[in-house]
Amino acid sequence: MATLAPSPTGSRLFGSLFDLRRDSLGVLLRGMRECGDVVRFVAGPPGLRLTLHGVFSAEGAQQVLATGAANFRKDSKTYVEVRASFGDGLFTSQDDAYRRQRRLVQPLFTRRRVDQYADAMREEVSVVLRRWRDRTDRVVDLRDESTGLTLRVVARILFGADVEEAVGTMRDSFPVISGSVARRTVSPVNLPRSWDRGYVTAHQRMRHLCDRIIAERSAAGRDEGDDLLGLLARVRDESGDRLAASEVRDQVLIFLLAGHETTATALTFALHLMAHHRDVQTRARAEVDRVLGGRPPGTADLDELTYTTRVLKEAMRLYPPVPSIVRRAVDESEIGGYRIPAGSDVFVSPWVTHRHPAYWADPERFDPERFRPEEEAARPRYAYFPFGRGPRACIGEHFSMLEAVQALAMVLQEFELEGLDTDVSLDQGMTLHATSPVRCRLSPR
Ligand code: HEM
Repeated sequence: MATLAPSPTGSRLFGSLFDLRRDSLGVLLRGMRECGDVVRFVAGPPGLRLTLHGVFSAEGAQQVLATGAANFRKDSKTYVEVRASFGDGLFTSQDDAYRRQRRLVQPLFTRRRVDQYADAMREEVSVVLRRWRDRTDRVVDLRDESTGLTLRVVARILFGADVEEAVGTMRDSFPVISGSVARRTVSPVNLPRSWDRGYVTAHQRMRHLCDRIIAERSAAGRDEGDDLLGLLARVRDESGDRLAASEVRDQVLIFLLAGHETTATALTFALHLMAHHRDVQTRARAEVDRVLGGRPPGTADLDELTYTTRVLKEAMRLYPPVPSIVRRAVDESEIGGYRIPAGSDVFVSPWVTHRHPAYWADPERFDPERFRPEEEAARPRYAYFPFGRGPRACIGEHFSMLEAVQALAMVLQEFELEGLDTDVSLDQGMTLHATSPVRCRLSPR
């Protein structure tokens, strides 16, 4: 019988509880350095202990996300919390309900379909750049700017015209809900959600917003709209099956959740890293100028903007927007020679695996060349998985790559960036995000 995985040193009584609260990202990396590829993190006093198994090798990630996916389900404490806040849409549902939703929603995320959103994405980037041009101080916080942009893009693509209120509500509500989900996930005991007034208000505002937009749409007979909400309301499969109104609402919530802070983090750090690595910035700009010759980017240019895409991929290696992906083991299993008891929460971690010395030389160094095709081919597939992998991989990958590469190209066309903040604090809420400003100075070209 295999043994249980080792645990990092922590408080004798509370395990890694306080470390996880204070510096969860640091704790994970220290866990791998101290204990290896499978680590048993325990948090909380005896009797109330929370146990989380971290799996950090590429083979382990593959087992949890793909080959053993039937045993590692979205029943973990994290997913219970996400489900309670964001409903049972594509991100959270399982089994028949999931298969049905994926079948219905997938056609709305084909490359051809998503490419139709490129114009709207570019228009929103143009609005941001116009505002940047008008600034007298020329200093912007990339974190705020990227979050505003990606929220406007996803809201516009979902709701068409009804964007302003959606953006305001989500900007206020999302951090409160996300923070609550993240705290409750690593807490051995939780008070009822209804006791948290801030959470309840934010949650009600977010759900009311979606319900109201959907209801107003159907009342006005505007279900025909070409935005994502209109498509979701109309979509049918061959047998005539369609999403119920509550399922449409849950997808909307999930797209708002999954589709904005993730892309915002990717964009923030790609710009931040280029702002601090002027050689990379110069090379990416030269590519943009060569490929686009001063015109706006389009979907056909994506495959030509190879270096710009590598910059984005490398930014997501160092700052993966989803730093950990959690599952619950149904049956006892073995990973990397260690026993994983039935019922354990198990997570794989782009944050850790993307820095694993077995796959990445000098892992903390920013180097887009790691994503040259020959380098990518030489690495195990599961050494890099910012969008997850396996049967539950991200449906929005092309959406966010299209949005982010276009945005990067348009920024580079107009501005030189100089990074002002070297020490950026990070937090792993529901997604990885900066908790301190990420400022840069802009010089028009
Ligand atoms: C840089 C941007 C993004 C990153 C890094 C990202 C990352 C991820 C990851 C890691 C997963 C897998 C979660 C798991 O296995 O538990 C996932 C799933 C998902 N993502 Fe994304 N995502 C991004 C953008 C988007 C966008 C723009 C949308 C939609 C507009 C989206 C919608 C979804 C959905 C619906 C799922 C669940 C898919 C399924 O289970 O079938 N994501 N994403």
